[in-house]
Amino acid sequence: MAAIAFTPNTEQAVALASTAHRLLVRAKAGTGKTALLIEHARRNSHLRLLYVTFGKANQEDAAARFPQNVTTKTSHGLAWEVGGQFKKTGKQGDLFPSQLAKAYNIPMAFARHLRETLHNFMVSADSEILPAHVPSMIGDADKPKAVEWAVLVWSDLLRLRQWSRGCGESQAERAEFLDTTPLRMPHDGYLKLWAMTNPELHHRYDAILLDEYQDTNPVFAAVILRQSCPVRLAGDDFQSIFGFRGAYNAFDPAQFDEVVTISESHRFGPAIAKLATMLLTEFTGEQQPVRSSRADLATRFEVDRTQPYAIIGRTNARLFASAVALLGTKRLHFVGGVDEYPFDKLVEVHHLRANTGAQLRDPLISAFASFSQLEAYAQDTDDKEIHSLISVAKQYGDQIPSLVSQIKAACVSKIEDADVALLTAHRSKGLEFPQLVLLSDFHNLITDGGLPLALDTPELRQELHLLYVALTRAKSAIELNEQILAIVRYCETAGRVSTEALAASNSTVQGGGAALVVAGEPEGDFAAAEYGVGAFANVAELVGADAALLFDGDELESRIELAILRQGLLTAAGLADALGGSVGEVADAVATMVRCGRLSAVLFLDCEAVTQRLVTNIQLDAA
Ligand SMILES: Nc1ncnc2c1ncn2[C@@H]1O[C@H](COP(=O)(O)OP(=O)(O)OP(=O)(O)O)[C@@H](O)[C@H]1O
Repeated sequence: MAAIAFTPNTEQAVALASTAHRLLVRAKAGTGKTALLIEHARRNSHLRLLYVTFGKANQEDAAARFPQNVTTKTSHGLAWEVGGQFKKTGKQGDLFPSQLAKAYNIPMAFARHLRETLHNFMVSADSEILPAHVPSMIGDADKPKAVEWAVLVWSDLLRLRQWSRGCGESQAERAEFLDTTPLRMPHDGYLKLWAMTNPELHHRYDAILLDEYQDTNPVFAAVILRQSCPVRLAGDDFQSIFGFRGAYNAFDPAQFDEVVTISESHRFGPAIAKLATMLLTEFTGEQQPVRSSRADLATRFEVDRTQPYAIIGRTNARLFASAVALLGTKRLHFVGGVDEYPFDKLVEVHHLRANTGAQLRDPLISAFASFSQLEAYAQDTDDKEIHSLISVAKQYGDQIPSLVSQIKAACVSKIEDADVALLTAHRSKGLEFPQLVLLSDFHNLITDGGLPLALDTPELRQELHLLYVALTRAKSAIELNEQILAIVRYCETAGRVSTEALAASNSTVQGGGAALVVAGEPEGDFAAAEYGVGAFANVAELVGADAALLFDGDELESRIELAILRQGLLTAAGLADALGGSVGEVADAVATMVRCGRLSAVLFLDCEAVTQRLVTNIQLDAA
């Protein structure tokens, strides 16, 4: 990738000039944290630098952008020297409660607590398993017993290494253990083990650059702070989204010699900056606004689908539905690689449900003898991923294996070659896209009663962060989702945002007079009282758009596309029910969309009303 022309602004110049041994750069989205670290590396080309970031996609992106003197890694990549030892014996992978239940013949509920205890230990900076790692669901009196169990499992996990044997264990015993155990060393397990070797990165690198510091867990934070070489950290407290992995910003500003704040985003124009500020102010009381350096950049609230664009969803299930809807019309790219998305698992869930007798390979799914057992497990554990796989399996039924194959076939390996990039909000961190569609499967932060939720749990705060991260990935065009539109509507009625200020922020239309449109497409009836034309007109007003453009010519087609994307509706009757209008009218529109390449015909194979129309047309064409 070509080097970025980088002219630091005043705040960035302060960070670049800092000679602090430990520097913390706190900055909002798009303010140039990564660009700053790249520039620092460029200016110090004589130094061997280590750049650590969160997630493989970010690391790969960085590898192409940083100069030669920089080694780019994720924390798990650094720990792979240990993780690889488990891989060699085929024993590296996810560790599910079902595996613990099977390995130790213990009830699933206890296996779940045991897994959580181990997880809490692995991500902590502690060197032994303690009662504090046991979840609060287990009473204090029982915690020592739970610790004993976790110690036993941890020692068995260590035996999974190629060369490691348990105390007094013979070669034959070890071989039998490896053959029969369902245990796997999870990613956080080998990271922990690596951290326990006290890695001395300062011997290999002259300085360390750590991006996305807000997603660092205590175990890795301790590794970084132990190094004697200079360290530069950059991040955004509001982009902490990996709390479920135990990564709740483990750094304290007091541990740093200098803290620099950067406030101006270069990624997007003032309208997105205002929306991002609104999210943070309303739900966290944050005082510092997100500012944009791009006063000239007017945001388009409509995506031009003839040009490449990205789709960010909260859940894999909705991304699957989106990909299905695009089959036959677009080249797709799943950011991070399609195999990183649980589509093979979905096929296995389908086989289990349909009882096809297919050999199941997934370590979790294959542990269940029947679909009802899997459903009971999802219920017991409240495992959201399994819940969503189950619901997608039910919705798409026998079509699943074929749809997954078609999605894979429609995928291109390079994002540059794709028409549409699909990714989850979690994977979107650190990335940016000229055009972006946000799916409406994020957590609703406005209640049914129209009031904002109190974000009084870490999990709910992470949901806000996810929305903020997703929103701030857009550069010039974005289609907002229902969740953000609901917040805008609330803020406007509560008088929290100044209509004039927001409208003014987007009024600097670029040369050529680009249209400013709030897409604002709701699910269901566009004119339904639930949303109301008035409310949308206000949203449009807020960002200086022309509300009339919301109701343009191909309104029904847009609504159909959206209902397919968001609700997975694949019959004319289902669509007519959700959108209003007759089945015939909707089937006509769908057939037109198929014929002009906007939708794939395979989606509607089960819908007689649509196929009839298509067949009639094919016959007429042939005649
Ligand atoms: N001083 C600058 N002048 C012009 N463009 C800049 C400047 N600093 C950063 N940029 C550009 O702004 C965009 C955002 O930068 P970058 O990705 O480094 O931000 P970030 O703070 O790491 O974002 P996030 O935390 O949201 O992922 C990039 O396209 C980058 O090239």
